[in-house]
Amino acid sequence: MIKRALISVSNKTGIVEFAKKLKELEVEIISTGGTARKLVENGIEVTNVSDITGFPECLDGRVKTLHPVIHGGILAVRENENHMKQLKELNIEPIDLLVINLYPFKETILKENTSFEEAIENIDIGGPTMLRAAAKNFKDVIVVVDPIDYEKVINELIEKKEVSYETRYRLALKVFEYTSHYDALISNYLKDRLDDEKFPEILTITYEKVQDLRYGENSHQRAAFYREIGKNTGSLVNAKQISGKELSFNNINDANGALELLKEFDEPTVVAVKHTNPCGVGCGINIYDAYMKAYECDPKSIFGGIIAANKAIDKKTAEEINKIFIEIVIAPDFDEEGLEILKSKKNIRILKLKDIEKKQMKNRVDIKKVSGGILIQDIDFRLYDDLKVVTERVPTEKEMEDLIFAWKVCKHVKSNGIVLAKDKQTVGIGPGQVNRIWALENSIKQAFVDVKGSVMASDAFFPFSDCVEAAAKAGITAIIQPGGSIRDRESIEAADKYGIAMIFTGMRHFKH
Ligand SMILES: NC(=O)c1ncn([C@@H]2O[C@H](COP(=O)(O)O)[C@@H](O)[C@H]2O)c1NC=O
Repeated sequence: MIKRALISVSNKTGIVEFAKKLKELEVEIISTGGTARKLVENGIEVTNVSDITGFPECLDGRVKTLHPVIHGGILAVRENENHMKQLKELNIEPIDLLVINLYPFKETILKENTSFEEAIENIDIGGPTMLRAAAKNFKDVIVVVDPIDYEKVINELIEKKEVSYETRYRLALKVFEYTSHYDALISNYLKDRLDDEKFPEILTITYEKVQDLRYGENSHQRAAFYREIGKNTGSLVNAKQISGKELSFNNINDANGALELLKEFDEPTVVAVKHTNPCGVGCGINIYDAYMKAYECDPKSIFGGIIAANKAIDKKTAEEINKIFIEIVIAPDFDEEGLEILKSKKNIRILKLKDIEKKQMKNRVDIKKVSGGILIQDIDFRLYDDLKVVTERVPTEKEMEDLIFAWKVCKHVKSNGIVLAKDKQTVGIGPGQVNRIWALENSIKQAFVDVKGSVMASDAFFPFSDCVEAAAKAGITAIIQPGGSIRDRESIEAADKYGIAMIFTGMRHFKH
């Protein structure tokens, strides 16, 4: 049975009840300033840590438990006769249970207007030092870092008079997860204040679990969803689910794709996504108009897809959406009747995301997992370098509007990607082909809306003039593409031959 416990907690949830139970088991409790006061106020007898160290807590709490009497009591290996002999000689009593949680660094940096000094002061030093010591010596010391574990520990102590090896092991593991998470938050906070530290020699990233998922991309793959630490403005992790089944792995991935594209637009816009590719996008005078444009682009593929809207969904739009099977609808709001209509279908997942239009924070990066490592890059924030007309004919104002619209959509289509658009509606989308001409042919062949008179965006330059030739044949009147091929001249000449207006953006948008 354990004899002595040291309790020093910032989050005091459940600590009084836990300490009371320890007292019933005749455990002596040592504690630090604020924790000791809380326990004493609740009638629990404690020994102040300064009475053990013979040293006052000092430097505004920067030094409280950092003392050999404490660390010796935690780190001594009980089976090691020499260690135990030294404890006796040095008049150090073993500590058998350590209950610590740390200064609230995360909560501090997430608060509005936290000063740098305040953040630094909330870096816990004594806590992690003790936690790590106890976790290293987990065979002899039980270490509890998470209030969730109080119940399990006390139950084992009551039932078995001991805490099992397995529980000690898991508690120790949790400590190292917590302390490394804590340190990663600190290093990321410091790194974010510098502009040149985005790709450091050692990359420490840390996430917190949002939820376990039923399965991954396929039903035989296990999966979970983790969130970044931060405000995550405009991100799916902040969306409130109003109705429908739990989100799946693919739902989250696809919805994320829909949101990223939606953020390119300010006017009423609806994006329909299937398997992370847009299958219909529309900008309209209102959200109904925008939805109809997105829907009519491809009434086939939208089935079972995801719809993201940047303005509230009204009754009329909800009625249209309900005519087909949709997995998810995400919007900043829903009017009362619109919501009731959507909710009448049990399976549809309805998500409300207040700050849906807000783009990600400047410092964030894009990460891709590859076997044996990760690739990390800036997020593709920008749209184009400059717009340069390269043909004899200059695009009309309307063509220009549609070219920019198509370009924005194309940025979010898997490469090789082609987008055809007319009247701020996608007319045909050709995603993810292994060559550019197939992407164009697919976008033309599968179009439900008349391609004639539409404009075309290509995510990367044309290696040959074949795409311009095919575009002319289909009645496409203007093209937007990055330019930069050694055969640009051929494409420009072909465009001039057919009276097509073409602009170069100087920036490509591969998406793999
Ligand atoms: N400096 C130390 O020696 C020290 N020892 C323990 N702490 C922390 O002090 C906090 C508890 O303080 P209090 O009991 O005064 O409310 C805990 O989060 C604990 O992790 C310390 N504080 C920070 O470093």
